[in-house]
Amino acid sequence: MSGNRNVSIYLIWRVGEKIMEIEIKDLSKAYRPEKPVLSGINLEFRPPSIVGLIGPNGAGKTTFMKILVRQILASTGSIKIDGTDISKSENDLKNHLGYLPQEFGLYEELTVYQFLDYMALLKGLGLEKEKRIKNCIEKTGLSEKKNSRIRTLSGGQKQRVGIAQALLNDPELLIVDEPTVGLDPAERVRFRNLLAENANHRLVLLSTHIIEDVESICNRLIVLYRGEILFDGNPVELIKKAAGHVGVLDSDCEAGPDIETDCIVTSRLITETGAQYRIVGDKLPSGIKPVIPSLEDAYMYLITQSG
Ligand SMILES: Nc1ncnc2c1ncn2[C@@H]1O[C@H](COP(=O)(O)OP(=O)(O)OP(=O)(O)O)[C@@H](O)[C@H]1O
Repeated sequence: MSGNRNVSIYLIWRVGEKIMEIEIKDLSKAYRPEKPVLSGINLEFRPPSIVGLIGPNGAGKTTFMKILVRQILASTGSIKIDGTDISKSENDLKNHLGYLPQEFGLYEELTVYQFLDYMALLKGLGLEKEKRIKNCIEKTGLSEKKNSRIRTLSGGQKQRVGIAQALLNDPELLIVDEPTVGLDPAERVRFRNLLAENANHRLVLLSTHIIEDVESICNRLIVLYRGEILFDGNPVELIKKAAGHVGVLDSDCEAGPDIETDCIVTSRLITETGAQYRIVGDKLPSGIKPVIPSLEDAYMYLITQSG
């Protein structure tokens, strides 16, 4: 895969013998005609895969996900499932979809079990309902909390309830929108491990602006910036692009080093003699010591190069 913006989007996954294919082509969205939020979105997905969708605030990640789950409609472009337009195969999509939105309203007075029971009902789970609820409670480490009211749970535990409800129908396509926001570092690690453990055969689409989340569990990365795809590929490929464009500079000056405008300081480490600045840019300042880029450096390099 490459960063080519003009390739069609295909989401393909297998369900036993069944092959499902979703094709998204030339997708765009404008909430207001003069201000497109997404434009010319074309991608390709193949399961099993955990795909990280990253980009700054307002890049269009949530909008993209909402369009995929049919919460809102695209302005132009098409989404097809097995060659059939999504508008004609909506039920099929819903049967295969698990979704954890960014703002997920939980019924605070219900217990974890009651809430999942209610969600299972909404999802139309039949005879297998109880088994699936039990399975999801176990998978998400909520066994001890199953009879606790949701309002008594921590933020991380609530997010686990969110993932549990998304997994109820054992979906092939799992879409999670910024699930680790607001979690402390330890809970964030637990949550992303949970996601990775439950990826199995699925295609997981994870939106985040926390690079570490992507780095540790995603085998594919899509960078969205101002509604367009800047990069689509393996995280290692992105890191390669930043080679030679990251370095560290020791400075005893409190105001920091004097750097070119196309360079940015991504971090500052206090040292015994002053500070060490990590700098990313096209033309690094003289005297800088080149270092191997991290994924975060590579992401910052990509974004700065895009103005
Ligand atoms: N319902 C709406 N009506 C009008 N504009 C909207 C609406 N929803 C989102 N937008 C705008 O669309 C743009 C993209 O928003 P979106 O939420 O998709 O971005 P995002 O990448 O998910 O951002 P964040 O990381 O902050 O969640 C923003 O400029 C936002 O203000």
